[in-house]
Amino acid sequence: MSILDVRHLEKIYEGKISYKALDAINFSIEKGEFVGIMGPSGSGKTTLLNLISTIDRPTSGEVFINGKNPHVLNRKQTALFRRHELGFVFQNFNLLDTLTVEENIVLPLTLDGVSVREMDNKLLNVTKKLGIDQLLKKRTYEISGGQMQRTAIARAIIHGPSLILADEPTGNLDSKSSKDVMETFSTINEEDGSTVLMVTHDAVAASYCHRVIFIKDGQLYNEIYRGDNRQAFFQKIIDMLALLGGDSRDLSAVRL
Ligand SMILES: Nc1ncnc2c1ncn2[C@@H]1O[C@H](COP(=O)(O)OP(=O)(O)OP(=O)(O)O)[C@@H](O)[C@H]1O
Repeated sequence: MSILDVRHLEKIYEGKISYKALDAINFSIEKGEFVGIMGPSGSGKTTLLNLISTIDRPTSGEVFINGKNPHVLNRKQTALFRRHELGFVFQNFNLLDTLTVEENIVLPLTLDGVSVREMDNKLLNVTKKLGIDQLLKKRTYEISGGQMQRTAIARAIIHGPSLILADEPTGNLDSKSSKDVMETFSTINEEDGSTVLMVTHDAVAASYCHRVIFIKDGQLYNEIYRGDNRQAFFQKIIDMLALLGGDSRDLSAVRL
């Protein structure tokens, strides 16, 4: 079953000079898949993520998440759709530093008026799995970057969304924390069957995915599958990035 269907998606940024950032993008993500999106700077990755996450609207084409097209909804319905169907993980964590780790994680449930008992159960379950159950009373400035990102992942999954969208989740982390965070994504993917779509420049992070889709100049360029060997997959990703070209930043994050 497809969790995400992207059909003939096109985005033109209108201005003095119009710019076609995405052109006829088609792909699907099955339930339980862990998929990476890579491509040179300016290739359209953020634009694609913004259209899928309903932050922006396509010029034409359709997005279906769990069989529903969020772009036909009104503002209020869209906000609810986002809150129920999607989980977000950002490069800069987007945690509220006035709240504790626990309060940050349960925020999506608080907004939905979930009972305290159910909230506590879910909180315990998620934070144990992610190895952050000892940090619940801490403020976000008292924990490390990797712990902050694991807190953000806990917040993204606590309400059981259909799709988790991650935008450069290792972009602000050192290699050890990046590894922890990618192992966390693997855990929630393997143990809970969470479906994850992640945009990244980091070839090591991408090597944790089942499949990496490459885009170039707003078009799908290629996709490769991992198979059993992550090291060999990492090498294939590097080779593909070299073939794609782009700026040095795309290869600067290479560290295994
Ligand atoms: N609001 C906008 N108005 C006009 N052009 C835009 C806008 N946002 C993005 N673009 C252009 O669309 C293209 C794709 O941008 P996008 O941010 O999606 O690329 P990206 O692959 O995410 O890049 P990066 O890896 O550097 O973040 C770029 O050429 C960019 O300049």
